[in-house]
Amino acid sequence: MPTPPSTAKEIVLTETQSTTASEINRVSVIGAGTMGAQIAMVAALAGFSTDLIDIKEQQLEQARTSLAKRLDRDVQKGRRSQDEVDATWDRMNLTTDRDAAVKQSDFVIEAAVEDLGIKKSLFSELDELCPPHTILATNSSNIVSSRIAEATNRPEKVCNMHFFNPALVMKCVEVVPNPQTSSETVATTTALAEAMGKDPVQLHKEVPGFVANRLLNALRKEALDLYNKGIVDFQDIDTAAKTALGHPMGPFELMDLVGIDVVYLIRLAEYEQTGDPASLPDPAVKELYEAGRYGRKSGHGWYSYES
Ligand SMILES: NC(=O)c1ccc[n+]([C@@H]2O[C@H](COP(=O)([O-])OP(=O)(O)OC[C@H]3O[C@@H](n4cnc5c(N)ncnc54)[C@H](O)[C@@H]3O)[C@@H](O)[C@H]2O)c1
Repeated sequence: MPTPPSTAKEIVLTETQSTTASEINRVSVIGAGTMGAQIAMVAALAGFSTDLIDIKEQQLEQARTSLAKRLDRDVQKGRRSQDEVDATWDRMNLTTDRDAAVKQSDFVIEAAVEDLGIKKSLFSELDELCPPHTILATNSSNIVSSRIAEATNRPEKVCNMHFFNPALVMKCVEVVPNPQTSSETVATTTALAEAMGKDPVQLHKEVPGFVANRLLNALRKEALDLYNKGIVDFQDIDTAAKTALGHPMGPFELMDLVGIDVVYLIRLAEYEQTGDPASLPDPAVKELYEAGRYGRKSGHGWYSYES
């Protein structure tokens, strides 16, 4: 097998102070929504002192309730001991006092709302507040970290650390350096993901959509093309994906699960970044979106979920 070319030189070595995973004691997660709550729990379960930070107290309470439900179920099913769960909660600090928390943090994972302006001002404030060695990672699916790193004075310590939903279950974490990210930051972020029990995928350079979502988009694009050309019903495409390719669900079932609104808005955001008409949402998806058929959450998408 040919030896793949080395890409290490593409990672700029500008870091002066570095942190290894073994030196990480405290992880702070910003945003206690769908992703942040579970990412924080993954960190706490792995033994890290963990802050889960949100601007809304109510969001933290919701996160506490849903995480407690999951962990209690794990105990009932014998997957974890009550002692382990108690010790995990002891390591968790749910707070709206971001500034106090991140002052002690070795690694920050930002999982706040998907808005470039909010992320840039957050990173600029984190840069002021955090110790110099702290790595600032974003969980963003669509915003590459080079667009955020410029708001800080530590671009070499900024990268994407992309978890998948549900973060407590999905093993993949994509580690994506921007052109200024140091090799130490990549190594530490990858090691942290491993310490969290994940299987990290390390990209050598930034690309919109990273790896898994690009693969998914390629499959979805082909599936929609076959459907739009009237070659096959969408239900049969789902059947083929499951019975021939061994996928747990077909591309249309998955769109309904993720949310037609999410699928539509992600494409629109990509179009805004690329300006390429090929990035625009598929017309069939647009039609569902405009009809308010958002998938499982609205009871109707490609499929109907009304009983
Ligand atoms: N939902 C997914 O399937 C998924 C998967 C992978 C990555 N992501 C990425 O994760 C990030 C979060 O997505 P989500 O679905 O969890 O969003 P969400 O809307 O469920 O949660 C966002 C949370 O951030 C909080 N927030 C907003 N501004 C804040 C601030 N300045 N400081 C602290 N908290 C703030 C909100 O109150 C909310 O609780 C996004 O960047 C998204 O691209 C999402």
